[in-house]
This record gives sequence, C-alpha cells and structure tokens, in this order.
Amino acid sequence: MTDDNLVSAYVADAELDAEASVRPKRLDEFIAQHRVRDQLDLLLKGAMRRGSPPDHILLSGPPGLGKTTLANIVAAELGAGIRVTSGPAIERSGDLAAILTSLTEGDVLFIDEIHRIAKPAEELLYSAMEDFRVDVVVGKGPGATAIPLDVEPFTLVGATTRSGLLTGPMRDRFGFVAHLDFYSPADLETLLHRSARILGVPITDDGATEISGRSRGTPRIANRLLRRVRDYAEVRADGVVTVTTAREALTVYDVDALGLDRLDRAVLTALVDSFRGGPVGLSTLAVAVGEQPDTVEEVCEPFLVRAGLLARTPRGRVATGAAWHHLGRTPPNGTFAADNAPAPDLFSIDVDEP
Ligand SMILES: Nc1ncnc2c1ncn2[C@@H]1O[C@H](COP(=O)(O)OP(=O)(O)OP(=O)(O)O)[C@@H](O)[C@H]1O
Repeated sequence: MTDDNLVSAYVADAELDAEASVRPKRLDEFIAQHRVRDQLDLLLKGAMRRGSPPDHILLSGPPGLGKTTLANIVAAELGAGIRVTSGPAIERSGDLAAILTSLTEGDVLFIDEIHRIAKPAEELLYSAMEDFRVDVVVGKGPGATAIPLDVEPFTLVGATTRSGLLTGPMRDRFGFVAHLDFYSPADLETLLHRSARILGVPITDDGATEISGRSRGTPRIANRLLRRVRDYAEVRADGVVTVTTAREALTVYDVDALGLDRLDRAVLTALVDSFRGGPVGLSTLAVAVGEQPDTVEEVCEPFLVRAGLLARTPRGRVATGAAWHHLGRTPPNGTFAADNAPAPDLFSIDVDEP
C-alpha cells in the first residue's frame, strides 16, 4: 500500500492480516449501525429458537463498512460454519454447484460482490435458495440431462457495493436486506479506541478524534490510519497516539484534516486555481492533474461529492464554497461557489441513527 491510497476504502492484500486482528467476532462487539444490529439480533435469535436457518441475508453498502465482518458474525452467532467465496470467483454454474452440495446443515455461505456472479450460476442459486435443491446439467446438446441434487439447509449472506445491479429475482430471494451507512466521527472514535486496545496502542481521546475526522466515515480507513499513526508515534515520539502525533503523522502521509489525499486536493486546486471553480469537463480536469478521467471520476469524485466539495452539474464539474474555504481561498463573486449555500456537513446525512 502506498501513501496515495491510504484513504482508499478498498482493502489491499497486504493488510488482510492486520484487518483480521481487529475484526469484531460477535454482534455486541460490532460498533454502531444500531438498526442493522438490532434487526439481525432478532433474526438470528428467532431462527435459533425455531432450530432452523434464518432467512437469506443481503448486506449492501460502500466498501470498508463491515459487510464481511457481519457475515462472519452471523455464522459465529449461529454457531455455524462459514464458506466464503465471491461473485467474480464463480465463473461457471458447476463451480457454485460444487460449493452448494458440499455445505453441511446450517452452514453460512458468504458470497461477496454477489452482483458480479455469472448469469447461469445466479439461476442455479435461485433454486438452492428457495428449495435447497439444484439441477446440475451433465452433457451438452440434445443428450444433456439435468440431475437434481439436494442441498443442506443453509443461509446465504450476500454482500454488494452495488445493490442497484442486482436483478429483481435475486433481490426478492433475500428475506432480510440491510444497508450499511457511513459512520459518524463519534462512532469511529469508539472504534479507534477498541482497535487501539486490541493492538496495545495507547491513544488519547483527542488523538482518536483527530484520526476519526480524517477517516471518511469508514472503519477500514480509520483502522489503517491508526496503524500509520502508531508507527509514527513509536518511531518519532513516545508511542502514545495523541492529537499532535496524529496530526504530524498524517501530514507525513499527506492525509489532510478532511481525509483528502494528494490527488483529491490536486483536483480541487486545479478546479479553483486553473478554472476559477469551474464548470469544467471531466477530461479537461483529468488532464490538468495528469490522471485518467476514470481515476478522477471513480477514485476522487465520490468522496469529494459526498463531502460537499465538488458538484457535478450538466455543464461540468464545479468547486463548492466549502472547497474554496478548505483550500484557504475566498470564492470570487459570481462563481458557482459564491452563489451557492455552503455544503452540508459531511456526516449530517447518511449516518446511522443510534
Ligand atoms: N462496526 C464495526 N465495528 C468494528 N470494526 C469494524 C466495523 N465495521 C468494520 N470494521 C472493521 O473495518 C474493516 C473492514 O471491514 P469489512 O472487511 O467487514 O468491510 P466490507 O464492508 O466487507 O468491505 P469490502 O466491501 O471491501 O469487502 C475490518 O477490519 C473490520 O474489523
């Protein structure tokens, strides 16, 4: 992982072990997302009382908010085994049939990125979810035969970052659908204290506040920034994560007070300095920062828009008043930024209610 993707919500292979060490194992250790937690608690306890597997569960939401963690928690709370796979890994329906027929009674099958599952496999999944049965087709052409196979009762936990891409029939087969929201800074502070305790890192309240404010509402980023600040505190200070060590460390790593990295700031600076705040087309903006339009659109813009720093208008990208102020400038009269109300607070929307 390089400094440049320190605030990416996606996981890097190299940090999987570090993530696992702080992953909550039970529902009561899972921080925030109270509504989802309560609903899941009822679903799982109800199923256990009846002695049958719960409804299939769909978890949707942006990366790094805890979908994989919750899938593992579901299995742990049920006292069940878990099989883990992902949509892109299931290329043929035979791959899925092999997994389904090897499940034992009550197992949890976790399919990450379920919206990316191949069509024939998706159709096979329907009958497995509904009737605990699959028809495996053997042979080709007119001689092909469908062999029905039983599947032990199981619970499917599907995770998706793009629930809009799920087909209707697939969505309808989940009896429980939960959407995970971005975390408030207060929730992330609680999470940071918990992770710091597990890692044996002393952290002050203001140290946790400083890191949470730069974590883009995302637990994965909060934990990653904590690990970087811990390095700094141990090498350059007395090992304690304080507001000072957090600020100094995150300056070294180029993560600013709102959690923007170098490229995010380059985009805003180009908009403000070179195009007077816009509007400007995506490809022109991308050339100005020396990046591909896709990178600007998919890596930078989602957070800049959510943070109320950039707006996409029919005439092009524009910097909001908040962007000008964040860069320490005053928007000139007559610009989009000056004529529009300040952007909403980053966490005033989309936050899970306690
Ligand atoms: N509510 C939570 N409480 C404590 N830690 C959490 C919580 N949610 C997520 N985490 C931590 O954040 C990290 C990322 O979580 P997880 O892998 O579950 O995210 P995800 O939504 O499955 O991401 P992806 O979509 O990329 O697979 C993990 O280390 C996990 O321990």
